[in-house]
Amino acid sequence: MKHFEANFDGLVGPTHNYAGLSFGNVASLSNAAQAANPKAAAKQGLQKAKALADMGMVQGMLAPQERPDLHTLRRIGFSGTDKEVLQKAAEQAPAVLRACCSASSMWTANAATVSPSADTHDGRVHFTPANLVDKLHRSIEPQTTGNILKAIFSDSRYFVHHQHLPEHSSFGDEGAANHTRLCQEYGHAGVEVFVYGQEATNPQAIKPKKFPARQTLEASQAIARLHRLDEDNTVFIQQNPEVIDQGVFHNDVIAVGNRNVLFHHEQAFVDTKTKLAEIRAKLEGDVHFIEVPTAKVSIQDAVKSYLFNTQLLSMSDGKMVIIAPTDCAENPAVKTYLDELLTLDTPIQKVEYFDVKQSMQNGGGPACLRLRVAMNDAELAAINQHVLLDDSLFTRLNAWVDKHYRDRLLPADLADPQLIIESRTALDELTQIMKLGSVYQFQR
Ligand SMILES: NCCC[C@H](NC(=O)CCC(=O)O)C(=O)O
Repeated sequence: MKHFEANFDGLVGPTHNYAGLSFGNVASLSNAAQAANPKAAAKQGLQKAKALADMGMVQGMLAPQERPDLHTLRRIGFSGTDKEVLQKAAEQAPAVLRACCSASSMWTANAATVSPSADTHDGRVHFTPANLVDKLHRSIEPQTTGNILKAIFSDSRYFVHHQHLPEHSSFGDEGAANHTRLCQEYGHAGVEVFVYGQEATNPQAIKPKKFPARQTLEASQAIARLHRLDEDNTVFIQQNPEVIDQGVFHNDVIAVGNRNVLFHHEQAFVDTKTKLAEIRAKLEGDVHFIEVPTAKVSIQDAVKSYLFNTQLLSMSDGKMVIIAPTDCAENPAVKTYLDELLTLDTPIQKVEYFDVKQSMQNGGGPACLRLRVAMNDAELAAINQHVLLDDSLFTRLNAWVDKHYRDRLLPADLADPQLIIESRTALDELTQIMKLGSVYQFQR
């Protein structure tokens, strides 16, 4: 039986725009109100995903969500035809309308937390969609995320789907962006590392002062229980509140792991020494902690370049490659660091740069765009095969984007009722291409 890590990238939706919705996310705020290019955004994402498929990785795509989200607007009292709902919301609650139009489901690292069958008690792969309660525009994602995941991982012999956690700040959950699985081999039981921003029910516990800590310890513990993980294969680490206050709104902006490698910034965690020792003790065998010192890469450079929001992938020869945004090559300190890293004796032997700037300008790098699912052959054979990216799906999706997407979108355009029609037409066609059934409310 072969074991590997599959990546499921979020296809950027037709309403991709810069609305400045994410307080605490530096890029989102600083690019607010700029013109976005949804067509280019979708194509940049597809290019990256296809390059990984061409490298021999198992690569799938996850469908975007239905936006504008008219159902949420109706739920809060806007009524009439779709066009009337949109226009009333634009007049009376423009900020809510912007939240209901975000294409933020493209960052599938926040879609769910996934525990592979090698780690769980019942030997099945467990999924819990993230409730994303910290941000209005993201809190409306989990239901449809669950529908899409169930439409792909539908075989209950292999896959278990949990409901998202209670929708309260005590259980703030941002999914796999705060979860890293380390292991010796993908098919061996690993150590699941949960990184949280605050302990919500303990008023004495330290937390950031300026920006929100989106993930709570309570949420991470609940996921570990639901996924039936053991104490000896879980580690809970607090993220350094000082770096959250400098724009590190998810752990995947400051650390990334793959197999027995954890690549992280010196300032990423609280109690680093003890916690890394705990990982070492629980994960038997070789472990590489590659710690990047502040003297070489400042927090500011890490946040700007997304050095840690990279994908760390194992190639067929066992060596690892970093999939980085081109922003890393453009940042002198980071480029110097990466060039030096390749000369060191670590498993990381290669860096590949990709232009994902449309996503980066909203604070989403290569790692944000993908949800990892470690699987085996039998599990892969049991999923919906129509989401797996090969030459044919790549060609079809590019043609689909060309046909339906705009190349310029401003927050002011979100009140255009034509966008509802364009978006629904596109998504309806997409569910046929990917054979997802009726995952959207407008199809039900
Ligand atoms: N993992 C990366 C997530 C990025 C995402 N950005 C946004 O939602 C920005 C949307 C906007 O401002 O239009 C977030 O902050 O959750």
